[in-house]
Amino acid sequence: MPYVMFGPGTEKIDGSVHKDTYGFLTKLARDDTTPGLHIEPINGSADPRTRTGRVTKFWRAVLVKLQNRTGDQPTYIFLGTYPHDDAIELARTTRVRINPANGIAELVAAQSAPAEPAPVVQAPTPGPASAGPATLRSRSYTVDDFSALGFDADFAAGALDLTDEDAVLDYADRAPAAWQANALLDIYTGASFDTVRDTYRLATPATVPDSNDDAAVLTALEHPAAQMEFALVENDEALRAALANPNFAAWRVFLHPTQRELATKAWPGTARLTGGAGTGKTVILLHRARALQHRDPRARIVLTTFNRTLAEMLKEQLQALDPSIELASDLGRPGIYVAGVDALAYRLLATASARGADPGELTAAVADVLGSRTHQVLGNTWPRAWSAALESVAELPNELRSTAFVEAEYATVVLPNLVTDERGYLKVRRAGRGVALSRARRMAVWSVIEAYRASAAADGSTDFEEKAAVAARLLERSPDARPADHVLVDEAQDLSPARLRLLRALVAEGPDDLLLADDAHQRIYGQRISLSSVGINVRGRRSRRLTLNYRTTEQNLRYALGVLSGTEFVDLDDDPVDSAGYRSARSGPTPRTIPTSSLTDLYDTVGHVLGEWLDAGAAPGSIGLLVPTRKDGETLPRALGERGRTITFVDRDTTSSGSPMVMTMHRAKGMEFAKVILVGVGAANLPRAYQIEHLPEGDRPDALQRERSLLYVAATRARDELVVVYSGEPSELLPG
Ligand SMILES: Nc1ncnc2c1ncn2[C@@H]1O[C@H](COP(=O)(O)OP(=O)(O)OP(=O)(O)O)[C@@H](O)[C@H]1O
Repeated sequence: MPYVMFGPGTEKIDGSVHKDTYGFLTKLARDDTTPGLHIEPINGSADPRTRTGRVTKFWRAVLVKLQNRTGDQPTYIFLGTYPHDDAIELARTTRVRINPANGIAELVAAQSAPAEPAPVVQAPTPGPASAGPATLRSRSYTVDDFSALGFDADFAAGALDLTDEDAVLDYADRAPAAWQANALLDIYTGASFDTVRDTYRLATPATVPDSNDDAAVLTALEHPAAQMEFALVENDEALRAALANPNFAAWRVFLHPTQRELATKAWPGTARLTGGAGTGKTVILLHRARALQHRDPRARIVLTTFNRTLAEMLKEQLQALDPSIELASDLGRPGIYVAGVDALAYRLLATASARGADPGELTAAVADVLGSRTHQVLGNTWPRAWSAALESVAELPNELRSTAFVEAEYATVVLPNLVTDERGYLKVRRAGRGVALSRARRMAVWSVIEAYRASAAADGSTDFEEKAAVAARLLERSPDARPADHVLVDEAQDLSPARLRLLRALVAEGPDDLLLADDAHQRIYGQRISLSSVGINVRGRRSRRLTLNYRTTEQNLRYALGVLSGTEFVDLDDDPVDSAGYRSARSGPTPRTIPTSSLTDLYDTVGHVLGEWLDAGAAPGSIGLLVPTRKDGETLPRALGERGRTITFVDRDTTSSGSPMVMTMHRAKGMEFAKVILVGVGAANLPRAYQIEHLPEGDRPDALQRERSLLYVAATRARDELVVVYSGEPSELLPG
């Protein structure tokens, strides 16, 4: 059977012809001699290997036919579906060649039969030095420098005098090959030629490549830089998935060489991916899960994240990425097991508690973590338990009388250090906690914890922190029972010490054991912690930082980074986090900030922006309205309903219904929308005063930083357009 490869043009196929294109390609992949396909060469074409094929009466597919060295089955590179005449013109003028400077397969446009490379257009000589914007020419780059890397000389010449990043972004759209667009942007934003050479594997081939040799072209198509725009479609399911969603097709098949490397690389031990919002961390984890399964179909792979909603999204994306992926039937079975961290803990405890299981190990693990009590741990501690415990201890000073404070103390000090009695708590190191505690205060805090534990023990219940801690202990005590060979973790910045310890314990230390993806700027839950304190050691060069944002436009990205400016962030390795170097490969409108005079005015404005977008043809389900609190989210559908706009409030138990979605900024974590309105970002609403004011003084700066991160998370959900609406004074967190 012939092979089908997607090339540039695939992602631009007109929606009306998706179905027919799918039908055409399916038939082609089975048998290219099927009657009705009309695979035909073009008279006088620049490359004798181009073909057109009949999709419908009006539409034609453009293809390049390459003969494999072994066997007689050809590979067809599919370059998109076009109206008849456009297709003929494209097939007539397109040529596939191997770039002599770097061995990458690429498409070149030619006006006539096999043309020589385009002549080098010498750019004008620079004028007198001025203090103007830094162009590539003013930084002493020449066309020859770029040509030596394999850049098209005309393209490079046109880039030398561009004066800002926006202009480079727009210009990069015209690049003759995807790697050239990306590499140009890298160089403009400061990457050295050596870095670019490394990133895109630009090495001069040992011998002059022969572009007429089909087998050589097929090899050159496997170059990681060529794979940014050419990808072999492995089966019918993959074909269907790729064509079903043009956005999806873009990343499904075309990984950046750095992403490809990180998805397939063998790591000698625990590794970390860090990077700002939208830098493709999740995409790498998904591809890595798949690559690990390809490497060993019997491997037990756990793909996990902060909560159930995000885990469901991961599962859907994984199945869309490759419908042939084997999901594991249970934790500890071969295949990919996708679940939130708390679900993993519950699963382990439920198995250990099941009738017939030896309760000895569980009893011991519970005792290690919670002191001696019943090993009944599956029930959930009631939500008001901390408040009740606080009320029961009269000697606690008022400033410590906060559920958030004792919960944090419990999660970051007591549970990870396996403190089970007052003596232990009086001695334990409270590294990283904002509030210092005297001995008397420690004793009072311990009384609260004791009261909390006593009531839960009587109920046979635990909270989620405790479940994670007990499950981790269970595995630490029985290393042979570890249920995974590889663990991949998304949103790691939001995981508490107990949860990270559990993830560490799921898999034995060794090659490819644990890969964590995190972004310190997006920590919106929990406290700052360090990985080494929970036994996770990421050594040497096993931490990689991603800086290219695939989601948001450059304009939205700059706006979101403005939210972070002026504050210092520290990551899971206790290192300062830098937001410099983040960039986007897309350009779009500048975010709009709209002040309003009252709540009524605010609702009118939101309704108006929504109407503007919908009237311009935006898909309703691609619009997100993000609000600071659940109450705001519940109110908004009614307020907009009165203005003739239907929107749906989405929370844990409800999903979207095709209309614009309103949700809390917390709920929007990990999601993305084409257009986003941040609704109600006034001084009275964000930072949320109630999240900060009741905390002891020492814990407030961290809480304020989480509010800042929340706004950053929300602003980075927008792919194309971002609008911020508030009434009264603007939030202090908004960029100035
Ligand atoms: N190589 C690529 N080409 C095109 N799009 C890509 C590529 N890699 C990722 N994307 C897209 O960029 C968007 C962001 O990717 P992803 O969700 O993996 O980022 P992230 O770093 O996990 O983001 P966040 O931290 O905000 O959750 C997604 O829409 C994804 O499909």
